[in-house]
Amino acid sequence: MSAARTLVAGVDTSTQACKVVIRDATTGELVRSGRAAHPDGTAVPPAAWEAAFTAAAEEAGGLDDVAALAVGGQQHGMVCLDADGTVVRDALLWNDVRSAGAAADLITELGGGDEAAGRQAWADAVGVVPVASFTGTKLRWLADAEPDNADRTAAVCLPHDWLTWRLSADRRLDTLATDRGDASGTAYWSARTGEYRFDLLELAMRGRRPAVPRVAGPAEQVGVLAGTGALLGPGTGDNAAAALGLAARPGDVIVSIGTSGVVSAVTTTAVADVTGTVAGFADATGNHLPLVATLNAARVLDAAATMLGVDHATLSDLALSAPSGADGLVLVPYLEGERTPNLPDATGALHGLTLRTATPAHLARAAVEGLLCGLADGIEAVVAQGVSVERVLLIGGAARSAAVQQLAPGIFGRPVLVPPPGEYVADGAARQAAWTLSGDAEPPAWDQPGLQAFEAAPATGVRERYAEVRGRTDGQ
Ligand SMILES: Nc1ncnc2c1ncn2[C@@H]1O[C@H](COP(=O)(O)OP(=O)(O)O)[C@@H](O)[C@H]1O
Ligand SMILES: O=C(CO)[C@@H](O)[C@H](O)COP(=O)(O)O
Repeated sequence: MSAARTLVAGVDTSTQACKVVIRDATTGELVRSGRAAHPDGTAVPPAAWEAAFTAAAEEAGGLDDVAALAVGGQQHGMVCLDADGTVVRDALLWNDVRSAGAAADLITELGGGDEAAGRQAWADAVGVVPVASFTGTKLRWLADAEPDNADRTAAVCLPHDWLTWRLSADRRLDTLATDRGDASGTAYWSARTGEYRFDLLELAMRGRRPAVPRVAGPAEQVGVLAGTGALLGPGTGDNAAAALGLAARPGDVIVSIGTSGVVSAVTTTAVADVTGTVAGFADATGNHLPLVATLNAARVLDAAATMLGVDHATLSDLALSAPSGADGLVLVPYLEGERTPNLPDATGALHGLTLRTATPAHLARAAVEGLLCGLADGIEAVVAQGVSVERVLLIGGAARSAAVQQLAPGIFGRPVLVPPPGEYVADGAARQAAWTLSGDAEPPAWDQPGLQAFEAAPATGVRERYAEVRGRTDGQ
């Protein structure tokens, strides 16, 4: 009879769903998994995340035999708690743009009335320049639009911090914990210094100073799971978790096409981009994770499929049947406003419609190319920060699209490696849980999935035409 193996659980509380994986702590082998949907919308009651977690964990066969658990999650969301730990209002998610004006105000205020000086001051202070996504700008919106709720806010935390805390046996407010990866997306914690900037938190909250989670070390235990006593790892933001799940190393650029489109890279030094294009985030291992994020990614293909009345497989076939550049039809995919470039009020645009291009195939091609052109800009922005690119890894729900896989190398101008479809955020959280359990200096050396390589000739002129149309419409 073989000895029972030790299991760990990893959770991805992402924008659209909660995913739970249960893996062998030693080998990383996938043992069980589950998933449950989150509600739509950019303001969500956190209780819905807990309910989805419970359903996903149940689908994964429960957690009774799990020795450690960690949570990766959508970044930046503002979760406000009162002194009793009750949620004050629906959480505002990373893709909620109502705080765009607050972001602009915070930049100017820190610059003493000068926008350029403000950008520099924010980049120097916390490695990011405020946009609507970041938690700090949402807090300023709260202070101005809902001052009573701001007054009631005794503590503020992020989606993964909150879910970890709710799962913990000890739910006193002072046990709230986060990690470097997610703290770096608040705009009031610096990845360079490893410290909170309470002055910036107070600036955002107009003088109020709610409690914030303790920033735990990469594999530090932050509590135990209520009911079972399993160890709780610190968790992290979803992008840092994906990097951990893929065992990304310096030289790797990860392109994730989920609800958000993300280009990120593991580096050993902090990045501070005064243009705000690249956010100077931290990773989940003690390194850094410079990152470009767009608001419009997988849902661009969802929307194109809806417009054409087809499923994703047909959308992909249609896109691959059209010529490169779609005969000049360009889709600027700012369907939810946009964060990079910072155009929170933008809408999408379709340019170049003619009798020749008014076909389902051309529209499908334009949707895939528009999505990929925005990500190609992100890769260039990361490279401009001095990041060297040895491998480009493509993950996220829309990385399952054959058209995305085949067209990305031509538009990125680089070969692309695609791991098998999987839940790399949840996997990274599971790997962190195993690391917390082992207490070792390094995360466990789990086998990495095989990578499928895609190459293509450069898609001549496609990015140039996209840039021309984007510049002409600005998506407005
Ligand atoms: N084969 C496919 N082609 C294109 N898009 C897909 C495909 N499969 C899933 N998606 C899309 O991927 C998205 C979910 O991706 P995921 O990475 O899980 O997102 P998130 O982590 O933001 O919740 C959904 O919008 C879904 O429609
Ligand atoms: O805002 C960012 C990164 O800065 C997003 O990447 C969110 O973290 C949401 O991720 P997904 O749910 O799309 O994976």
